[in-house]
Amino acid sequence: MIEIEALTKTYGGRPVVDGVTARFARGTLTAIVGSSGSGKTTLLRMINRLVEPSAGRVLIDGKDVARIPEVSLRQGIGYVIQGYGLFPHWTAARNIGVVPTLLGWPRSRIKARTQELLHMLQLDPAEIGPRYPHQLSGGQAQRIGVARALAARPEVLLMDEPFGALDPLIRRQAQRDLTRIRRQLGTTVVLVTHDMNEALYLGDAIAVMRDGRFEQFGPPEDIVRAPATPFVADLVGETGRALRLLALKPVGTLLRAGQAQGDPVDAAASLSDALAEMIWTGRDRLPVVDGRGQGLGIVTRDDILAAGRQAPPA
Ligand SMILES: Nc1ncnc2c1ncn2[C@@H]1O[C@H](COP(=O)(O)OP(=O)(O)OP(=O)(O)O)[C@@H](O)[C@H]1O
Repeated sequence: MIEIEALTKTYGGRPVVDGVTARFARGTLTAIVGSSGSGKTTLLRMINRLVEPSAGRVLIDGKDVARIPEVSLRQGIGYVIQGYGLFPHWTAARNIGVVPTLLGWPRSRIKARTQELLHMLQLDPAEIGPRYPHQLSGGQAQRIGVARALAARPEVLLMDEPFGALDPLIRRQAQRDLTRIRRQLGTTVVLVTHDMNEALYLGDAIAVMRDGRFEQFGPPEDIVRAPATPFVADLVGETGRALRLLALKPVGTLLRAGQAQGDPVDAAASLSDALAEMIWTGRDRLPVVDGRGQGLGIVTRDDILAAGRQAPPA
């Protein structure tokens, strides 16, 4: 767990992070979203001490990061930035191994870990490992950046606009990869983005930051259903709130007993996807299956519409 206590950073007498207190639960992804200059990057960098706080502190699993030696901090916290910050004269494999090398791991262990990470990120070690950054596509370079951050098996991963430079299709794929890897590894992630859609898609919790403070901090559903201030409402968007809410909830939450015709929908799919399928195929109920294709019941259009109506009108 990451605990932030009255965390403050002042530049030239002006607070850019202003007394923020919050807890990010272990194994969750917290998305910090807000406009440019609101203090997101500064807050993130105080977690790994790239920026020293002017006041307040950060605890990771109860330990004050100000007292954690730099080597342990590097091992315990991965960091991914927009543009990936790969060393241009090093191969992808050597870039991935940089922290283990600093930590003095034996060569054979670094090589094995590099291969494992390349496989996990669906890159061929023989093909991609020896390439230099300029020989990689944007999506590949982004994955190498993530592999490098994960190399020393950190408990915490900090990501600053990690998908900012990717085109929309690759970006969605990278977001899916992150969700998959996170489930696999149980890493606690804090991700900075200016894109509310990305925050809603990825976050277990969302912190909306403005002028150095958290204007609202809570689960995505609360942010969409009950924006605390006009600023949050503005970020969420005036229109389409019901559909956003449906995009956050899986089909499994509205499961009923019964029979339905036609192609089934996965219980993990979103209610908005199920509704789209109903509209497209002209059905008012769909069979629901689990990840292995076992029938679980049905989901009905009326139930989905009722769930969407829980969003207050914009
Ligand atoms: N080293 C520094 N010295 C002086 N001012 C700084 C420094 N670093 C950041 N700032 C200022 O602090 C404010 C917050 O910056 P920060 O980078 O944390 O915002 P951000 O929300 O991440 O913005 P963006 O989305 O544009 O990256 C800005 O006004 C910025 O100019």
